[in-house]
Amino acid sequence: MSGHHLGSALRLLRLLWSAGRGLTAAIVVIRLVDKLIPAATAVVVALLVERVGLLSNAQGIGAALLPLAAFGVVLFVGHAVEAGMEPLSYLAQQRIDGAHRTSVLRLVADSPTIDVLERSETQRLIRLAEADPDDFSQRTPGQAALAQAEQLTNAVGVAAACLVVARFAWWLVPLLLIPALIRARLRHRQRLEWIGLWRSNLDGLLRADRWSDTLVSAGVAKDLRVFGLSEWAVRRGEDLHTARCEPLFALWMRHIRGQWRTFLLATLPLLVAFTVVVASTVLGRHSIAMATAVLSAGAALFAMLEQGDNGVSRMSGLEALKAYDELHALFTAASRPAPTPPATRYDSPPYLVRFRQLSFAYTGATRPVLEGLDLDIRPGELLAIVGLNGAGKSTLIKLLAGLYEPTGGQILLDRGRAMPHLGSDEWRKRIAVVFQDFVKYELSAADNVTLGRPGAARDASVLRAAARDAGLQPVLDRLPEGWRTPLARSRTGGVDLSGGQWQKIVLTRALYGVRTGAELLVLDEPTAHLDVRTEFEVFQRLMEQRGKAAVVLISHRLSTVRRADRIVLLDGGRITEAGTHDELIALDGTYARLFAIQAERFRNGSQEPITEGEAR
Ligand SMILES: Nc1ncnc2c1ncn2[C@@H]1O[C@H](COP(=O)(O)OP(=O)(O)OP(=O)(O)O)[C@@H](O)[C@H]1O
Repeated sequence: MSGHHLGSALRLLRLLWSAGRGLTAAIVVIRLVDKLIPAATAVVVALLVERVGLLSNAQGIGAALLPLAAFGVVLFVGHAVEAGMEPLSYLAQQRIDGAHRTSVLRLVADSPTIDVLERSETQRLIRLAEADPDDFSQRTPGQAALAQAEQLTNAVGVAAACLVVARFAWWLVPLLLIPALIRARLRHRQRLEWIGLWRSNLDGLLRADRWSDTLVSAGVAKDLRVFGLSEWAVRRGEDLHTARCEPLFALWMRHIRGQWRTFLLATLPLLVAFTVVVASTVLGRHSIAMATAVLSAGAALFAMLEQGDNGVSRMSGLEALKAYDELHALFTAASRPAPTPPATRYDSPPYLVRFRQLSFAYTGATRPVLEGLDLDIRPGELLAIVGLNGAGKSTLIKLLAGLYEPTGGQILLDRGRAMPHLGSDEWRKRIAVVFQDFVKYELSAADNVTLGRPGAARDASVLRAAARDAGLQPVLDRLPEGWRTPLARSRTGGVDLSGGQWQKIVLTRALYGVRTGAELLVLDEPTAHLDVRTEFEVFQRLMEQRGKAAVVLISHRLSTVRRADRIVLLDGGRITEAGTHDELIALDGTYARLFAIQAERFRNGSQEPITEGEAR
């Protein structure tokens, strides 16, 4: 066994050990006994045959009672270990796989930033590490650990069967063992080939599955019908499915045609061995008892070396563990906190957050989104950030929430005082964020709001106040179970909300955060789905109820942002204009042009977004 194989075997055995010492010991003992049963059966059957051969009429059956009883004990023990094997193995596998899956989840969830998570390599490793038990080609680490134990105990069983055979003639051992090993190897290779082909086809498989899911999803049902795409979509799903299955079927047929090799490897040596044993017994060189023992031990040897799925289980389970190791290395490298900037004294007005010469580029992107951006967020102010589509407004918010590390420059907190790392739990408790693509949790209305403050005790009066401020009360009044109503039709008693109603839920979530201590409220397009009147009311209440919290607001509706204390224009990766609405209009720059175009469009009832060409 090479060092690599030995290391892998030890790792899997350690994993089994982690399922519990008592459980591991029980599994190993049970499997050992199970593997010794064929050799034991061969021996007791031989004893029985021998005793029966010596019996005369006068002795009666009484003389055969002892070997009969021994045979009965072996049968009973065989049956008992078989009954215990499955539940104990299942328990160990569940413990190992449960702990493994929790580690994968924790690794991914604990990562403060999301850039590593967005890489396709990370997603591939997560899929491998999760070892989906429904995927034909994947085995879990628990399955691999049990397969390792099986292989180990198997070796003991094979050795015992060899000992019985060697009692007849030593050369029968290699005669049976070598072809049995070659046959096992061949079968293992065929399995790997099959799995390799399945995996190389994984993209097709995923595409076919996604296609089937899409076809039956409620969201796509509208388009399929309206555009008359149903027949085309079904046929495409069918084609993908056929394309995926055909190569697998061809390989299967090739393996079936090659079966003669494994058949000969199993039958020829056994036939030779059996002929020799029978001939030698007929010639009186050995007893019938000995012949019986050798014949049954020889057949058991072949059965034990047919490893079944063990080899694949070990290989695939180890892949899952290796993927976990690689993920661990990726996330550990990414979560190393950037050095805290030294405390600095500034003569500028107080700030809560300062972006200093901030630059950021997404991994793999050729151009930075932000480049040398300077901006302060002052305590208690209402700061509006405006800019064209793709200017980088949401990116700036994600950096503020610590979801990405800046690629250049600094983000200073609290006037440069040493602060917890941006993105740490401590920082996240101080901000409440509503993202443009917020998550609609399939939970109750109350849970959807209080998720804004995980871990904090739920306060009904704060919940009510936040709902009032966000204008949620009319929505709640129409929910069958009020706050307790699940917000998903797929759940019993659940309802679907409209885009605008969801936006109010999420606004309530943010305001709940502010009422329970957040000092900075960040709203990325919070009112895009609301009609103009509701937007005005929500905004008004937001301004009145935000208390001492600073608000950063991103909105394309310049009529909404005009009431902000300060408006900044993000263009070309940096802030190009800053001031109050009146100051920016007086400046007569890009903001003034955007505002004029939007006012004109509003008068004409148009919702068209403003393009870069129009703004220049
Ligand atoms: N996760 C990501 N990976 C790579 N590029 C991204 C990612 N998210 C955004 N981008 C790119 O970064 C640029 C800025 O996007 P961002 O969403 O920050 O703009 P925005 O100003 O918020 O736009 P909008 O007004 O349309 O919401 C865009 O070119 C976008 O394609």
